[in-house]
Amino acid sequence: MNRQNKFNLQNQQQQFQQNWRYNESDEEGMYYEEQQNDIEFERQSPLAYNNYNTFNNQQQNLTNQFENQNQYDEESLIIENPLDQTPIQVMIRVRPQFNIDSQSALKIVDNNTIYINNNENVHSFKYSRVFKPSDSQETIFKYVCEPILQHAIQGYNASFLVYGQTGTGKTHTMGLHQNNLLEEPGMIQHSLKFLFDHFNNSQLNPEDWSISLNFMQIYIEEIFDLLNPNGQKLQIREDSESNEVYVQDLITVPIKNIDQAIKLIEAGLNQRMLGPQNMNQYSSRSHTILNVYVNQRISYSEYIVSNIAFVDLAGSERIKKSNSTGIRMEEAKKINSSLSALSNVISLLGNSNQQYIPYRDSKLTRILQNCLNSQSKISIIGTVEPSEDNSFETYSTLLFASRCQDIQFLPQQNLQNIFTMNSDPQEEIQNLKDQIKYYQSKIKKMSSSISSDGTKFAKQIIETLKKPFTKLGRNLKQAQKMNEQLHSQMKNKKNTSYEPIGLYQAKIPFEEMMQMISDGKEQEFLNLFEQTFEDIFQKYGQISLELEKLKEVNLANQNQKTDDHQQLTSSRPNTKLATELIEYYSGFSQTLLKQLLESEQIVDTNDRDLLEKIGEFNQQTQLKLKDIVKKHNIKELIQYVDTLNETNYEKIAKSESYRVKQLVLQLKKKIEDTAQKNNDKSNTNIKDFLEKQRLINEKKFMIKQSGTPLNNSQIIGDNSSSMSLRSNSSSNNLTQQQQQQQQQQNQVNNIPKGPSNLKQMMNDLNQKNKQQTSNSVNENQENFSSQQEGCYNSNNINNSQSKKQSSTPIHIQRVKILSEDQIEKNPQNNFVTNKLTEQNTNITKTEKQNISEKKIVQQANQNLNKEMQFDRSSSSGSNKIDYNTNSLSPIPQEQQLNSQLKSCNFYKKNQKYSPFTDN
Ligand SMILES: Nc1ncnc2c1ncn2[C@@H]1O[C@H](COP(=O)(O)OP(=O)(O)OP(=O)(O)O)[C@@H](O)[C@H]1O
Repeated sequence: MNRQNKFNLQNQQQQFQQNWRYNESDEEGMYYEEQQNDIEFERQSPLAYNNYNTFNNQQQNLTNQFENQNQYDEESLIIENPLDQTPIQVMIRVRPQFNIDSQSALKIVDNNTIYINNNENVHSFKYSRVFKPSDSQETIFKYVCEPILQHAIQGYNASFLVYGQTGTGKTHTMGLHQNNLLEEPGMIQHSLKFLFDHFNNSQLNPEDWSISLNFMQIYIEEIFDLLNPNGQKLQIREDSESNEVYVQDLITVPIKNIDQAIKLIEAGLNQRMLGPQNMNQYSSRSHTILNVYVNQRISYSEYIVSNIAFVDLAGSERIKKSNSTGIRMEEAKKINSSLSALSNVISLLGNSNQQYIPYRDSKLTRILQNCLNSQSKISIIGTVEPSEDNSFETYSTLLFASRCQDIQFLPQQNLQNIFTMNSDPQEEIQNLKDQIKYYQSKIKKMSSSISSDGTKFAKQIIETLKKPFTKLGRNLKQAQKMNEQLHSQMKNKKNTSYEPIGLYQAKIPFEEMMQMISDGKEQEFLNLFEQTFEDIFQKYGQISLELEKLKEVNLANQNQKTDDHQQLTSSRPNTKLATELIEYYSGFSQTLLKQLLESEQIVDTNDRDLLEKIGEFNQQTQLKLKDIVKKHNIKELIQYVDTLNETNYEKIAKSESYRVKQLVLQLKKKIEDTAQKNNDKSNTNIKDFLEKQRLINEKKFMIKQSGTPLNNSQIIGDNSSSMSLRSNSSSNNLTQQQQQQQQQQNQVNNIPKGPSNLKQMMNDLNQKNKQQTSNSVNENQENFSSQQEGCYNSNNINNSQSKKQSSTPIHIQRVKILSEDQIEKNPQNNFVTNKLTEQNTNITKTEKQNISEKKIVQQANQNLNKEMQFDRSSSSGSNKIDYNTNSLSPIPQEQQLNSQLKSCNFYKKNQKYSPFTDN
């Protein structure tokens, strides 16, 4: 194909892309509206099409060659150009062709370029990467996920999206094939493993990092929690202060290891909506989103949280192609319009003039808003299959991907501060004490890790140094041979009248030196070597002088022809001998010197990163080491490393922790000062404090009664209060009479003492108004009693936190993570707990579903019977949940759902929390 044709081809493709757009109003969903002119233009270029066949043959050979040449060992794969340089990576993955009767419409030209013959023209597309059918799941992970996860660990949000026609390998790429989660690990499994490996091997204390996940699907624009089998449709909310988007009541579960994650995902997949699509037997007709949250505490008051979203999008095929009618048609329309919204959002992200990004156009884009913005790393894989039967769909996937990749922005780190200053001295003291505890544990950990790292480092240096020593040993052997020859030569010439200061007698203790090397006594070797070396140099200097003298004498002889000419001439052989000796020793010493320099160079280059590592601990050490290395003073280096090995690391650890200790001292001082101040003003302060508490409690109680949702400042009260509360309107319908009584009760108590006091009041009220208040009061009571038992619902989490820690953590992120303790201490029969502790993973899907649903039903019934004490006669006997009902269909009794939710041991996204203060 000549250059002009290629050029035409590219031009056509560009024009086609520019004119391509999706017509949302069309009944068939997504299709491509080509402008008449462009169709004409493409048709008028038959040359390009004709040339394709010739080109095809030529390229076939090249491609085969390319495929053969590009066999590589994945283990030793070096990624020269990792895909983490730009915020959005758009890639194509071509799955193997299953239909052998069909021609291939695709040609992978190189790692970035793919051609498609869409039955009309041949189009060329370029992407960050084109993955071949032979590329493994590991390769995908290594190229796509690993670099982005490295960023996510540093606090960036990230999203991985797979887009494509049904059956092209989206689910396979993600690793979400039901019952095959372990056999066919994809991006999700590899990524989770990577994250756990990273943190388990990191310097962070286990309590300073956590990984949690939630799992949901969007089906016909409705959101379902895949980790909660009650089939409730969830709503998207936005935090008025932080503008953060979250799914209300979506369950986020902390996971300890990859096994737990797999169990949860497997359980979630069993809940997923699958449709018997023509294109694929288990076609996913919904978008599936797995959010992984990584929390890391980086100082006492700061942490970073990254949200990594794995999105398996629903199939993008045309409705006509999938022969959909009725509900399937409805599904397909919604899928297509949400995919269109996704494409719009992504393509607008890079437009710096674009103020408004239409996230609200679909639930998908709205949910992904946190990870699909200019602050995040985005990775999109378009999956395609080669056969020409699907060339239209493949072409549309390639266009979609192409449209997504033209954006540029820089992601930002999610650094958040969880604490604000407390105005109350008591709380301030508690806060400072907690800080001290935190830093003390850091010091302890730091000391031990630094000294062990120091030892490791010293060992590594010694190992590195051993290499040139071994070479030195070999050289010494050669030198020894030469020396022996020299000695015998010298012996033969002993009868000469002139002996240049008995140089040949210089003894080099080769045997001894080599022994030292093989015994690993580098230090002793160096001492001995230096001595010998000095000796040789000394002698070398003397010989040089002798030689000069002899030369002078010879010259004089030649010139003067004096009487003693004879005598001097007899010394000529000695001149020769001396020259030989000088050459030999200078050569020998130069060889040794070279070796020595080489060994230092090795230290300088190979261990630069080790030096850097040390530098992290202590800059002084680093400078000193670099200085020594620069001076090529191997002896000093070894000595220094030796001292580092033994005592210096302790010192470094101490000096590093000194800074922290100073901080602790300052904090202690601050505590004393604050305590002093507090003493001085104790009367007024305590009164103020209690009064504040009373007002806050009263306010909260009023809010509970009115059922009005609270904004953040209302929830937090003022910062002096550790109480935070979100009202639940369904559980707060006290009568006016009760409100009055409550207020009276408050006035009597005057100084409420927090939750237990409130609980008491509620009990009193409950007793007095038993007749009138039945369900609602009981529900309030249940809130308080469940709080005592350690159950966590939207109201009691914050109360229980406040009991444990009196400082006021204020957190803007809405992902709520439960500590392991909280899960273990409260083995409620809920879905997630069951899944996490499930022993037998081999039981079938239906058995699993039945078991988990049965348990939930039993628990819900128990809750209803024992805790809520429902008045069965008034609730017309419909409180029992029939576990035979479809788990995705809504359960009629809202109270039953509430009861189930309340018995769950995990946090939900609609709550305020601090991930590190719950124990
Ligand atoms: N790269 C690949 N290598 C081998 N087999 C693959 C590859 N990609 C997909 N497959 C196989 O092709 C079939 C269809 O793939 P998959 O279910 O992942 O498609 P999908 O795009 O997720 O479809 P849907 O939209 O219907 O969920 C599966 O049997 C899968 O194992």
